[in-house]
Amino acid sequence: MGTKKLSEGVKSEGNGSNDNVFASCSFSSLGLDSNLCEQLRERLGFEVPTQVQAQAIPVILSGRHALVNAATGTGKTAAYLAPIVHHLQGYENRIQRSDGTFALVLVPTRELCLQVYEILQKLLHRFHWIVPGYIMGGENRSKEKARLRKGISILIATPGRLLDHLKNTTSFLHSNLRWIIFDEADRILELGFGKDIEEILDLLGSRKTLHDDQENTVPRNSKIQRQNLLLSATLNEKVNHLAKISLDNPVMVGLDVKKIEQISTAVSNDHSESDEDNEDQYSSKMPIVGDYKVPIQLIQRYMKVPCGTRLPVLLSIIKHLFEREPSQKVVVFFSTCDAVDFHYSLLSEFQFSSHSQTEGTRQKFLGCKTFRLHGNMVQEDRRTSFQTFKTEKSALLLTSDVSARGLDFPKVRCIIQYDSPGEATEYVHRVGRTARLGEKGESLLFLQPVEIDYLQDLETHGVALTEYPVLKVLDSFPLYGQNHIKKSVFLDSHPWVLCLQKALEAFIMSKPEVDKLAKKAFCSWVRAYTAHRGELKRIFMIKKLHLGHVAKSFALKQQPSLVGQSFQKQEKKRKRFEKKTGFSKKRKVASVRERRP
Ligand SMILES: Nc1ncnc2c1ncn2[C@@H]1O[C@H](COP(=O)(O)OP(=O)(O)OP(=O)(O)O)[C@@H](O)[C@H]1O
Repeated sequence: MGTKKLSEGVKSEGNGSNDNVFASCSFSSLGLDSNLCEQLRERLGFEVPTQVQAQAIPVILSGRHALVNAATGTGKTAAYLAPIVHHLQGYENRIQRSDGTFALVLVPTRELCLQVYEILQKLLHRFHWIVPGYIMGGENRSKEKARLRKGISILIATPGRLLDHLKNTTSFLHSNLRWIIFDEADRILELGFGKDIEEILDLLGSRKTLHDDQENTVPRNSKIQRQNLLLSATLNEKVNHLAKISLDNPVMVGLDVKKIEQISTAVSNDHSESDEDNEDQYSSKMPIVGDYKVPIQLIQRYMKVPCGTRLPVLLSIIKHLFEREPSQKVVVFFSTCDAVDFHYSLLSEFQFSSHSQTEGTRQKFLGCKTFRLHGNMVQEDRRTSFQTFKTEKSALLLTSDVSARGLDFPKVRCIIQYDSPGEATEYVHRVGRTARLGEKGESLLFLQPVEIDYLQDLETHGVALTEYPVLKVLDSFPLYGQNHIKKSVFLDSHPWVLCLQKALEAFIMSKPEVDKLAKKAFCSWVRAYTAHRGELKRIFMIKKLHLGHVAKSFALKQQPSLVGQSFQKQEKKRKRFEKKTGFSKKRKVASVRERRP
């Protein structure tokens, strides 16, 4: 596979200030139609292109296949949508609905599907004959079938639902398909959709055989030249095989020379033609070292928190953030959907008085609006949370990794990773929900003392964190009416932490439904913790943890053995379910954290 680096005429990647996020050129100078440039300005408020747009748009306009790598929040979505709209609106014979689908955008989650669709709708405002549409899990299949029958010119889809329609919706016309875009390509593969993607490429006639030496990937039975694009802030070795089977002589945009060489070598050494166990084809045979691009203005910090004090520390930090700046948005990431549900219900109801138990009125510990978002919620609630949090000016979102990729929530100031993310890629995407497009932002990573080696793992990807002064924040809370409480150098003997933990445990005991959620969350948390893969297994070892302290972090007083029994039951049930449904190896790992991405 040949590669070419595009560097002419464009400045290097930004240093975080707005000056370096944006390029010193106009959209029209990149070759985009003037009406489209007006749409970008009027409907989206885009006056000038970002750096990645300035690099990628000319490449995509030229018809070349491309791999596009740029930091989170730098405008990759418009970088691929604008050239497609440019071409489609310019066809001499106006395209019609009956021509079917011309462009297909594959995304890993439903929320991202909706987000890309909304941007596309705005871009197409003046081009009413180009019809945007989406299909995704959780939606009504028959309605989708009807829309596909009528014709969708640019279709955004999640892989599972797309495959379903490709196999079962005969009226879905895609013989005119020209573009296939994999947005967050690495995540689609991580979620275990590798086989689905290959089947999709086969059904669309867009899969190259590994002997193919054609100049361009031309679909069988068609004269239309295909153009495929892979995009992510963390393009790594996982996309090698996908790049090999879907891209032809691609241009690498935004990848540094070292990575280009590594990816090219890895791809040309990839002789895995067999379909027998193609899950392995997406795993890291040749780890690609090199830095992930994190917005440079992002302040990244970690705090070392003993397991048994995690919950009061989390609540105190959130309280501190909203007291410091009442009008802001904060996102907290958890490893499982059950953990999101438990913390959501706890935070929504928990009342506290820092004065002695008899005096003082109890009030809600956190006054901010709180939302939750995860893959096991019913679709309608999912959609409402996503849309409402987007428009709120001040709010807290408790979420799983379903929000880690691509979601563009305006004005998020702080990302808290309460449960560590696992692979460095996920760290990068989670923190990427703040500090977007040159804006300021900070991130806080909770680590237990036994997990501290995770910092080294992040460092190998060029991600360096400094320590957060957590004790100083805890010392600032008034206790028993005194402004200055007796300080402690240890979190687990800090008076504020002890007092809050006691109140949390009493609260849980008084609320059977929250207690039930806490036990459930404990079980899934342990399961997720044991599901860490590869090198990370060495850092996140359940054996190193005291399960009594883990229980404490869910405000549970019960001995873990009591909770452990229901865990065993759930484990058996899960194994039976996986045996019956034939869940794949990779999906199994994803399913511990999320069932329906
Ligand atoms: N040229 C531009 N001018 C002003 N704002 C822009 C421009 N391009 C994109 N944006 C805005 O920047 C934000 C980030 O864009 P986008 O979501 O496409 O980033 P991304 O690179 O895809 O991020 P991620 O890697 O997290 O998916 C969005 O709010 C978008 O509206």
